[in-house]
Amino acid sequence: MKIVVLGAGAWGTAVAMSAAQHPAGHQVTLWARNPAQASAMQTQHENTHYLPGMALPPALQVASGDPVAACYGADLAIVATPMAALRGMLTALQGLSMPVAWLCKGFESPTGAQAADAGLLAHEVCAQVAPSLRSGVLSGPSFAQEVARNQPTALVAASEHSSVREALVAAFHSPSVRVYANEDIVGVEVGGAVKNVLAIATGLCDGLALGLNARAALITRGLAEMTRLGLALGARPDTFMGLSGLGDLVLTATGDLSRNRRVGMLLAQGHTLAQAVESLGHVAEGVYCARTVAQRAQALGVDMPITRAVVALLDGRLSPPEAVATLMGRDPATEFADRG
Ligand SMILES: NC(=O)c1ccc[n+]([C@@H]2O[C@H](COP(=O)([O-])OP(=O)(O)OC[C@H]3O[C@@H](n4cnc5c(N)ncnc54)[C@H](O)[C@@H]3O)[C@@H](O)[C@H]2O)c1
Ligand SMILES: O=P(O)(O)OC[C@H](O)CO
Repeated sequence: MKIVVLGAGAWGTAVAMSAAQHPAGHQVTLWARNPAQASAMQTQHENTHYLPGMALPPALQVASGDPVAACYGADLAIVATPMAALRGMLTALQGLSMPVAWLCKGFESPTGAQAADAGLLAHEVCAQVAPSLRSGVLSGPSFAQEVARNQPTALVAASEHSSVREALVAAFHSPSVRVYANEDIVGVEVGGAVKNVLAIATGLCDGLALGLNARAALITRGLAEMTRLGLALGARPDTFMGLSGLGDLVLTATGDLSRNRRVGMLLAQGHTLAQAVESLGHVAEGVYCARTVAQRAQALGVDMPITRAVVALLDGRLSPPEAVATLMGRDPATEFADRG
C-alpha cells in the first residue's frame, strides 16, 4: 500500500515509522508542514523535536509542501495533526477519493466568530467540511514512544465505511500492532477525547499525593461519566469497555508518558496552566477540549462532575485542593443512578 501521514508530531511520526516497517512493504510518506523540519528529518533520519532518539526507518519518505499533492496516488491518507488543525486539513483533502483517517483525540474547540457554537467531534467536523470523504479514526491506548520502539500495542479502527476499517487494518496490523475494527465511531471518538480530560484529573490527584484509592475512584467514576456522554451522543455502551474507552483511560490516566496527565501533575505542583502547557512542547488535547466536553454534556443533560472540576481548575476558578474538595463534597449518590 501507499500511505501518506500528514503531520510529523510525535504520533504521526511513530505511526509512519510503524507502517514503514510493515512486513507487506508499504511505501510510506511522512509529511511535515514545516519544510525545515522535513529537511532536517531527511538528513538526520530522526524527528529530533517531536520524537528524539528514535531512528527513522530507511524506507520512510519525508515530504513537505502541498498536503493534497503529497496524497496523489496514495491508497490511504492519515491526518496526524492536533484537533485544532483538523478542519483546515479536511477542507483541503475534501476532493480525495482514497480512505482518509485521523488520529486526533478531542473535540474541536470553537474560536473567533464560531466561539458560541458547540465544539464538534472529528467525524462531525468531517461531515461539515468534507462529507463525501470515506473517513474514519484510528484510536486506542498508544504512546508514540512505545509504538516507535515496536512495543506491542492494540489500536481500534472506527468508521461507518467497511473499506476504511479494512484499509486501516491492512496498513497498520503487524507483528507489533493489533488493529481491531469497530463501527462505532461516536463511541471511539468520545472515549479518545474524554480520557484526556480525565487524565488531567488523575495527574492532579497523583501530584497532590492523594493516593491510589483516589486514583482508582477517579478512573472508575470517570469511565461512568465518559459512558454517559457517549450514550447521549448515540454511542454503543460496549465501546467504553474497549480499547478506546477503558483501555485508553487506564493508559493515559496512569502512564507517566501522558502529556495530559503531566499537565495535572504540574498544576498540582503550583505551576500555572500557561507554564504547564509551555513546558510540554507537545499538544495536550484535554486542555483544549475540557470546556467543550462540559458544554456538550450540559446541553444534553449529562452529569460530568469530574470534567466540570477540571474545567474550573483550568479556568483558574478552583485551586487544586479546592477542585478535590468540590468532588469529595458532593452529596451521597447511588452508584448506578441510571439503572431502570
Ligand atoms: N503522542 C501520542 O502518543 C498520541 C497517541 C495517540 C493519539 N495522539 C493524538 O494525535 C494528535 C497529534 O498528537 P501528537 O502527539 O503528534 O502532537 P505533537 O504536539 O507531538 O505534534 C503536533 C504536530 O502537529 C503539527 N501541526 C500543528 N498544527 C498543524 C497544522 N495546522 N497543519 C499541519 N500540521 C500541524 C505540528 O507541527 C506537530 O508536528 C493529538 O490529537 C493527540 O491527542 C497522540
Ligand atoms: O500523551 P497524551 O496524554 O496526549 O496521550 C497520548 C495517547 O492518546 C495515549 O493513548
